Amino acid sequence: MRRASSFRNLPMFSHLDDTAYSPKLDYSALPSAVLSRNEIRYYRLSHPIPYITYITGAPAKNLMSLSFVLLFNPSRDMKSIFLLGAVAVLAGLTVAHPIEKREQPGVPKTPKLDLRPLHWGDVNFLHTTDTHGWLEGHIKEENYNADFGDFYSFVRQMRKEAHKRKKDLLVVDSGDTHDGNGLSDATSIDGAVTQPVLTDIDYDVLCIGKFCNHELYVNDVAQDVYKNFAPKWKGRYLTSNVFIKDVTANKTVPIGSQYTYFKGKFGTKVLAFGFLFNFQGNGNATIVQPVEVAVNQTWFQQALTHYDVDIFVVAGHTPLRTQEFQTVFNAIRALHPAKPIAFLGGHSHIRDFHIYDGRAAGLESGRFMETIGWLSVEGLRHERHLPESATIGKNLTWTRRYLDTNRPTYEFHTKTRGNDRAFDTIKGKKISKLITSERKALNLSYVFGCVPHDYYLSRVAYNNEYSLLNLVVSEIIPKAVHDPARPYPSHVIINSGCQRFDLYKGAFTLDDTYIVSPFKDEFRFISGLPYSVVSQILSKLNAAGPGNKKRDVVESAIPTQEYFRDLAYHNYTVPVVPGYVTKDDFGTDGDDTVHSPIPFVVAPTYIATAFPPNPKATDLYDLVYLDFFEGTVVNIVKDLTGVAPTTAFYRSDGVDINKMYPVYAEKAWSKNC
Ligand SMILES: Nc1ccn([C@@H]2O[C@H](COP(=O)(O)O)[C@@H](O)[C@H]2O)c(=O)n1
Repeated sequence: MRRASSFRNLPMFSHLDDTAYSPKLDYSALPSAVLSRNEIRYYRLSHPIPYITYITGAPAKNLMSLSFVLLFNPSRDMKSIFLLGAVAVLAGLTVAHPIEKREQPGVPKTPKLDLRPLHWGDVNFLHTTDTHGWLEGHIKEENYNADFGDFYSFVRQMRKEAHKRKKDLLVVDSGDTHDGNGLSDATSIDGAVTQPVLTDIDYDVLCIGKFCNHELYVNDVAQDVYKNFAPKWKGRYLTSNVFIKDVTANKTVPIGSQYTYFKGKFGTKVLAFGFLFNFQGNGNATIVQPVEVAVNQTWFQQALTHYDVDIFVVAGHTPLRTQEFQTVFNAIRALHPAKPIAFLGGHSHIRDFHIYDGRAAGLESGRFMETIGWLSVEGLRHERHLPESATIGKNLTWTRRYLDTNRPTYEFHTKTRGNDRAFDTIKGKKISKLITSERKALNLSYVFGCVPHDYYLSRVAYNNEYSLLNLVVSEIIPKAVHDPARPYPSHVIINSGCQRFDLYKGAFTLDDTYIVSPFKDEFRFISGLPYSVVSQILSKLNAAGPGNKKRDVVESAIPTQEYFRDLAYHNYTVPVVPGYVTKDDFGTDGDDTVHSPIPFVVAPTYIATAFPPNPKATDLYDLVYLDFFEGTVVNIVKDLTGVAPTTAFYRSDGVDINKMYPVYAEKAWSKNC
């Protein structure tokens, strides 16, 4: 009795009625679990009935709790039985089924998708590349809004599916994991938050490809990868052609491992390499050995013949249609005319699939955590005991698919559709929570101002009012970078590649500064050059093309995603969201979700602020440019004037290509979004 009366005033009790268990209740009235703790508390108080329904879940479990109370309530008094039962249901099940965490708070809802199951082969690959720090997912876009916690759960569920099917599943990353998002770049050393999260994913193979490219720009970061990141992978972090000067040991060593040999869960014997394209923009503490040199090294030739292999896996921060991958393919084929080879490439930020021959194919999986690549190959299992010579000329069956990174896609392919509880894993949810708290700690949602309308990086021509590059040179640089205290006007040149993403209408956050302009390239200048010289620099830089040493020349020679987008043609029977429209060696059915194409307009490699009207040849200007391509500018000026110019920092206050955005936003954009 005493116990019963002490429960009498429970505030929730008065809301417990039949409707709480009604199957007709509108679950969509519940906020999908993107709530902060305070919001959940508020929701509990203001919407108790649907909340109770939501948390209690299956009525069968409620009945079990009530039976428990009936059995063990010593008083057998009906009122107290009812009270105890109600409290047991609420207390027990609230704890057991808290509101699920899904994606990051506030992401737009993914529209209904019309998907087809994946085709599983004997060996299957899940592939990420060029994630550039987007572990939070695309907070402002509906197609790509899953976060890395969701990806973690997806990988776990796919591994379960592989186990059920008794098929090998390999998870591979092709590098470039920061420079592109606040979560990875707002820390004192790039990747301090995001690199440890990556190690939660049980990748089978990672390569130093383009990820390394970004590491290699800065010696400190390369050292961090060598000392801290590579060792975590216990031999699976592959750097077949990338070395570092180890100062402690006083010798040059591979940053990671040059290859790895292992057996898949269902017996597939794998020999894997990881090649970076012939990158030349690295710092002086690292060495990138040209791929054509690497494949002739004794270790590589010996590895090819030493191991009993079912499939070669060549991960690479290298686009599929490059000379570098062709070189690796030729080197393997010289010794193995028929062994299966899977290439997992990256760097050019496109979705692509390429057939090298009937027994070798490759996949590239986009950029910025927009795409999870799927590659499967069938026909190897029954060949395992055959000599290689018996398989010559027998084509393997490959399939490929480019998955958009959202939960409905993940749930569809793991057969947990609409069932968050079945899909989520404890660790996945922990990662999502960590991402939320790290974003908070870094203050990434801090709003600098309100963007009046969308500005596009490549959807419109450079001179269009909706062009981001136009905004940068006509508005942001003049207002946030130009120094009015200088005796000369400025002519500022930047490489268009330093801008990386569209700028969306609405709140412009600290995170967006890194998303749109992640690099910390600084403004340098040559003081007081005549207009006759300064006016020639932009065209000379553009004539030199993208060969600013930091960008591989090969990239410009291969078809880009945008080229594929232009070619692709779809008849849409349902409304579709704009996005990737991929055409690859298998045709146009690779995109898991059908999108409408996004136009793409090529911008010049270098762009500049305008000169004032009617300039005279003798007018003096400060020639301002980014340190990223200083060497090229200095050479051009030297050619034009016959003198090696003196250069210096233009901004003494640290305003760089990233920080110019907050400065401009504070000046030009309204605070009220
Ligand atoms: N400090 C830097 C580094 C790179 N860029 C630009 O990015 C391009 C490379 O991008 P990836 O995604 O291919 O690594 C490079 O060509 C530059 O355009 C930069 O501006 N500043």
